[in-house]
Amino acid sequence: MKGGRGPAGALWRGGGGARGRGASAAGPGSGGELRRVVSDARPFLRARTGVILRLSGWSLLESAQTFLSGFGVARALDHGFLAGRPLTGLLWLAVAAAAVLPARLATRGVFARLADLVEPLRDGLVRRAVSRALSGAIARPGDVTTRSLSQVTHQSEIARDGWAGLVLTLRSFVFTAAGAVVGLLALSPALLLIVLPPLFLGAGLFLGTLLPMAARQRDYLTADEAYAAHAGQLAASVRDIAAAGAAERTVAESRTLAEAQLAASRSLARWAAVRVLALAVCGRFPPLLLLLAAPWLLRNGLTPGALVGALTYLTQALAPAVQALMTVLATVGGRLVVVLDRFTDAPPPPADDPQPAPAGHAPPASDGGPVPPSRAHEAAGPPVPADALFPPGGPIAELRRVTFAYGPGAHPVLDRLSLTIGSQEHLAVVGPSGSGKSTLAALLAGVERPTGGEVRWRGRPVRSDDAASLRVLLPQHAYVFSGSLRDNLRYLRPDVRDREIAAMADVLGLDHLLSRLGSLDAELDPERLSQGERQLVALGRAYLAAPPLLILDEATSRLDPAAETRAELAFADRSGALVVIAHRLSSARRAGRILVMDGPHTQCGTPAELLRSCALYQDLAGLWEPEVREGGPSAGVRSTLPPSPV
Ligand SMILES: Nc1ncnc2c1ncn2[C@@H]1O[C@H](COP(=O)(O)OP(=O)(O)OP(=O)(O)O)[C@@H](O)[C@H]1O
Repeated sequence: MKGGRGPAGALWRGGGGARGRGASAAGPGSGGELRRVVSDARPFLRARTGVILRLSGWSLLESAQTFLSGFGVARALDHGFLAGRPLTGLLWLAVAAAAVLPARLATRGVFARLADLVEPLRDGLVRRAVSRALSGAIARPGDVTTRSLSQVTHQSEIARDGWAGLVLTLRSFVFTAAGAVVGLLALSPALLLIVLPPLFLGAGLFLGTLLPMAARQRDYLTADEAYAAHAGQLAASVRDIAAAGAAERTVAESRTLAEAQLAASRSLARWAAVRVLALAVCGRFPPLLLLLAAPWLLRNGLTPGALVGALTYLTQALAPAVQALMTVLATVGGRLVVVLDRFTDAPPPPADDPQPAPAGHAPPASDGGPVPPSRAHEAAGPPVPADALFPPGGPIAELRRVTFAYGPGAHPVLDRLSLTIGSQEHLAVVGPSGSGKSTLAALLAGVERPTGGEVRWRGRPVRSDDAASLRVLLPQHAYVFSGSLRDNLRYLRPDVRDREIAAMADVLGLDHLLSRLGSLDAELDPERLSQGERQLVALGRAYLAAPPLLILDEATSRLDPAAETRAELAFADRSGALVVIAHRLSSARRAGRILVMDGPHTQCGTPAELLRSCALYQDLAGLWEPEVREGGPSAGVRSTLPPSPV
């Protein structure tokens, strides 16, 4: 099974192999990670029983120290100071203090053994990361991710350190608790009746928080990653968002993501509060209860020395051990589980393995799901019928003495340009590179605001709210996302029927791509489409959306001349205005009117008028004509004519 996990324990041995997620591998936030990691750890630990026994042997010395710390104090009081024998008292205190020395020795022994338990884990993780990186490199050349590098270096170190910390603390807790319990038992079994209930209650409460906290931690990380990804896309796509008039929708999406993050962090905080309570019950309640029960205990035969000895166990040994354990489990433990689980994540699939659309690239739901900003310029939800918003008739768009410069001191790209585009007009815009064609397209689409003058849509000043329903601007670089061909085509109009898609494919020339892919359900891998095919998909999407104003900014530049002609004729035939930034004479000639741009100087007219009166158009036509006639490889190359005076 592609994308599976290694066999149980393979991670800890560093093996590969395959294992389905199975019942224990519940999704994120369900505690599945913890269960997976624990079940993977079992065979690793079983194989190291000898090491664990040796560790335990050394740790017994720590139990002895704990035992003597309380017992020595009790004896010092009862048999020494309170009995009028201070020397005996001092002797017992010296015994309790001397117990520290073998415990220090034990620490050295523990650290020496610890390596036998920790290094194999690290070696296994590194082996696994390297083998995954290599198999990933074979499946997807050039896609050996930084994640592999991070796993080999940083993450395996985190896992090793975390695992070492966990082993040390857990071991210390177990043997300290054992020493304290034996000590309490030796002083008076009644003490256990007071001490054990809150200990068990607190421990139970703490264990009860482990799975929900792991789930909340995962929720929080997921929400955080989603917001970070969203913010990153926004930063890179402000212009596209403005193009789509999607600012409000984008703000709403940001707010939703931020609220999800807030809810996740609140939920995490609530569980953290439960954990603090567990810690208090476990560590603070036993001494408190002991003091409250002291009169009753003393009346029933407990000696004062035993009471102080018991308090020593609780405050000097148990409470710090509980605190350390819970802190380590809450911090290092959580991180360890997350890191180990990342090592068991599915390796990157081979290139021919179709992927489900990632969340951010999912096709939109009809209720207006998240819009990847990179395609936000193409739309913002299904278009509302234009007539519902605007009175019919009249020009669809109008530039009134529009001036535009890219900065306060910059030379204006457009200088007091006036232009009216009829609601059924087909206008071509031509001009040398840098003459301002794309700038004009952006102004017409409401992506850029004029520095001077005004742009109007249907007789009203441009409002970003109207953008989604009025116009589609298709740039040269077509956006196609991972998902089915149908979802890609329906993006601007989710309610579109297959019948309409078939008709569109027929007129626009998308049928070849459709038959190559097999069906509308075929998954598109954007990287496996040619630039021309991507443009066809984007054109099909725009055709189905049928906006009242369609602006093609070299959106057919990667089609061959025949395909371009077919697409443009199909668009010209449909109802609505069409503005084409043309890069071929044939494309310009099809338009009813042509706007020739030469920086701030522009001239507008029919093709015939311009051939007579516009020197730049004559130049362009003269340059393009042989290319069209020859139909050679240069036929589709756009003009790079220097500007010439009109
Ligand atoms: N974001 C920008 N910031 C500053 N200057 C810009 C920006 N975009 C375009 N320009 C400048 O504005 C002028 C017009 O650019 P524009 O892209 O509109 O021309 P164009 O006719 O579409 O060119 P091409 O045919 O090469 O796409 C150019 O001089 C360009 O360098």
